[in-house]
Amino acid sequence: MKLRRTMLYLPGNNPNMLLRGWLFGSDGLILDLEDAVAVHEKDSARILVSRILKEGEFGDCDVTVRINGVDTDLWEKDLEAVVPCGIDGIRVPKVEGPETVRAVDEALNRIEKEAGIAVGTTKICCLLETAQGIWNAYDVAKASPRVDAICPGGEDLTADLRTQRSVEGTELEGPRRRVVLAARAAGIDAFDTVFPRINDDEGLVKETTFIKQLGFDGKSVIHPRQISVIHSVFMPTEKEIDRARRIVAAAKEASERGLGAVSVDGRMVDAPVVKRAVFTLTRAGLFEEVQ
Ligand SMILES: CC(C)(COP(=O)(O)OP(=O)(O)OC[C@H]1O[C@@H](n2cnc3c(N)ncnc32)[C@H](O)[C@@H]1OP(=O)(O)O)[C@@H](O)C(=O)NCCC(=O)NCCSC(=O)C[C@@](O)(CC(=O)O)C(=O)O
Ligand SMILES: [Mg+2]
Repeated sequence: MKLRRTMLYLPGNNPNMLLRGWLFGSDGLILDLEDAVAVHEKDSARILVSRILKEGEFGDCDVTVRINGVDTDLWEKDLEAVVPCGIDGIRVPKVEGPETVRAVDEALNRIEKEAGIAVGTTKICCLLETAQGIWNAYDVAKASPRVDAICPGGEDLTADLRTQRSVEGTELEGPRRRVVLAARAAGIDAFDTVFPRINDDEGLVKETTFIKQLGFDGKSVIHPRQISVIHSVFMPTEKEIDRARRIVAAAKEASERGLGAVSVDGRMVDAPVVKRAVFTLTRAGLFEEVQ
């Protein structure tokens, strides 16, 4: 029952951001060892991130680490340094197919065993950043029970598709739809890619409204100022909450009285309507009302 609307990237070579990242109110943090870190800083960033995982503060945030890709000689060293620190999950970049997930899964099994952590604890979030990765989205999502989310990586993906990121996001529409569909079919979460224009709040609201409508659970962010903007888009309105409460109450009463169909505001309330109402209350953080 934990919301994952925003995941803030913290460059793994920046002690200030790594130490203070949890203070900005995002639902999750991604300590990044991949593209935010220059090649000559990979080893020092790994040491820094592992140290901060052991000694830093993260509040209630979901804590994940983006490791380097499996096509490098860095990813296993990354896992060995961060998994024993007890993180919620890892984010694997540029996943192209299920075999990548299986390789990471095997390494995690070994590292968790050696560290005395229950096997399967560390979840995997897969970044799909190539045409091939997007094509294989469902197989990736089902490749291991550890996979709890998939996300398109818009920056790398547009390069692979030989296009540019546009303000309208036309080039990402198909991949985004495929990722949500694959995630829902596999029963896991779908997160959207970062919005790169950090001072364009209007554009961020527009993009977040669109991806929320597609069915995404949340979005990765690169700057603290993007967090509250996204949360406000994901927060249901008072009117939506009020209606959801009345639907859930009507459904409960109907079930207690042994009735099948009921109506609220002149509209039939059936199972999918109740399901959507429960989801609205969940998104509003009213978890106790949906127990
Ligand atoms: C953009 C900029 C340099 C601007 O910095 P500036 O310092 O100019 O900003 P200011 O406005 O001056 O900051 C005001 C105060 O906030 C603090 N502050 C800023 N950002 C903070 C932050 N992130 N965490 C904590 N604190 C932060 C800052 O330290 C300062 O604190 P203080 O000095 O104390 O006042 C900075 O934000 C930044 O580095 N962002 C992260 C970049 C990054 O990780 N990229 C890789 C991940 S994406 C990717 O790889 C795409 C993908 O792979 C996958 C996908 O889509 O998922 C794909 O292919 O699509
Ligand atoms: Mg990328």
